[in-house]
Amino acid sequence: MTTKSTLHDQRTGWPVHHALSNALLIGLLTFGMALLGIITRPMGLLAAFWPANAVLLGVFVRHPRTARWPSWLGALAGFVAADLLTGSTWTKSLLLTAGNFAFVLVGLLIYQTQREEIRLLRRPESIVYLVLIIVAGALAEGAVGSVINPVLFHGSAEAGFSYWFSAELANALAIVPVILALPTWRASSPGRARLIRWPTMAKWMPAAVFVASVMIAIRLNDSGSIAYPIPALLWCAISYSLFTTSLLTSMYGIAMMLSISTGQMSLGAATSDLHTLLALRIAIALIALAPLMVASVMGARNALLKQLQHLASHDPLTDALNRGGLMERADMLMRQLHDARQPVSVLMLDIDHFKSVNDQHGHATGDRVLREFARIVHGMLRDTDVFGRIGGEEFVVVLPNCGQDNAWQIAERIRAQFGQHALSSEAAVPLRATVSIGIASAGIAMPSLSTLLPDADHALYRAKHAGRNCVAAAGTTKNPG
Ligand SMILES: Nc1nc2c(ncn2[C@@H]2O[C@H](COP(=O)(O)OP(=O)(O)OP(=O)(O)O)[C@@H](O)[C@H]2O)c(=O)[nH]1
Repeated sequence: MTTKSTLHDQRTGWPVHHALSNALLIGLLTFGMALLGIITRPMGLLAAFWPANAVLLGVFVRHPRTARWPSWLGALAGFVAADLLTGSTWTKSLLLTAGNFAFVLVGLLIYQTQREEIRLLRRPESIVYLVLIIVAGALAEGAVGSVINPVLFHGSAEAGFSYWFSAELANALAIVPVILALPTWRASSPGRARLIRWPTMAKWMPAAVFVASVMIAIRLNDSGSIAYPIPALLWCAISYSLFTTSLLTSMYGIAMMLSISTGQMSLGAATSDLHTLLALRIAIALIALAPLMVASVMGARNALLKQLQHLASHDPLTDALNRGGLMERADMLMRQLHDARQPVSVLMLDIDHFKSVNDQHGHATGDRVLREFARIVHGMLRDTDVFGRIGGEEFVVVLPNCGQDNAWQIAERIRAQFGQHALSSEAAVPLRATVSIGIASAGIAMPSLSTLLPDADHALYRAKHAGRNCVAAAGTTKNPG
């Protein structure tokens, strides 16, 4: 027998080849982003649009296990290669890379002290942390800029600081939130369905108005132009997810920065003047913050609403639908089945002698039996079936597109499975319980559950009288065995 040994990184536990392929990917990503920044910069100026640092920080925060020394070496190689390829000297390239690393390193060190829900922008206060962290990183980069500017460009330390600080602030606030808010791609997650489901026309409206207002701002090019897209951005923030809002905000920031740095927008001010340019960059960065704040508050509010809706419609003990939730969901389903002239069956399930379970084993064990019962039944149903608890030990299942024969088979399976299940209890002997089930079926569903429920209840009554642990339907009752 042969065994295949793989070298592992001691800190991450990942195979070494994994760390190397990550380093290569980070290197290529940094190279591409740095090249993009260099290509789009106006002649003689440091790049106004510089996505590399923000993308690197975003990826490291999102995937902390990639932020190891091989990846840092990959990033170093990416930065230097992009500079050398576009005519920089080694000295210049290494000094500029030091500034880039200062931002990523400081940002990452602070982010590593935060909880995941803060890092991934899942709480409204995340945006405050985001701003503070980006400001700290940009200050570090500005400090390096204040040293580099006199050495490389014969400018003042103050100008170096302001230029690097403001550029990083605007770039990072436009790009980092997009990466942090990116939804996780899971094959079966509802998020995936949302990603590929195209919005209706009405849902496109805020985005369309946003694009139009950015175009008008660039076209009119007057002193207030950068503020024109604010209302549309806020409309987007209350209409879309945080990710989509951060994407649109990023588009706004990049469009404004590129229009100003390429001279397409002068805003009625002398943007060649360093102070005006810096003030505009900071204004753009601050404008981008407002929609991010609103979108994150909306996200938290929607999550809370969802939680409240769940609490209002579900039984806290078994997590099955409660009476109100069941009636609402079942009536909606029955109306659809009625309109489509399709069959339906309703099961009413009641655990036998449940009072004696409580009396002999205690209320806590009774609760456990109810939870186990709900888990077993839930596991045997289809996604389209509706399951709820309507009283103490009484449950209801609505089976769409299901005639009496099928309903009988399902009820029998539930009865047999629950009867065989050894329930956990304090006693030495495993506790067993049984269930009686009544069935009511309709060839064409009636538009409301309450019309079938009395029949199912009546069938259940007959099942109880036939000795319990059995299934009864309209006109038929069978005892097991
Ligand atoms: N542990 C627990 N017991 C509950 C809960 N809700 C109701 N019960 C108990 O469920 C028992 C229901 O008893 P009965 O209605 O007499 O019915 P049964 O003993 O199951 O008898 P049959 O239905 O005729 O087989 C009562 O003792 C209630 O106190 C609950 O949430 N937890």
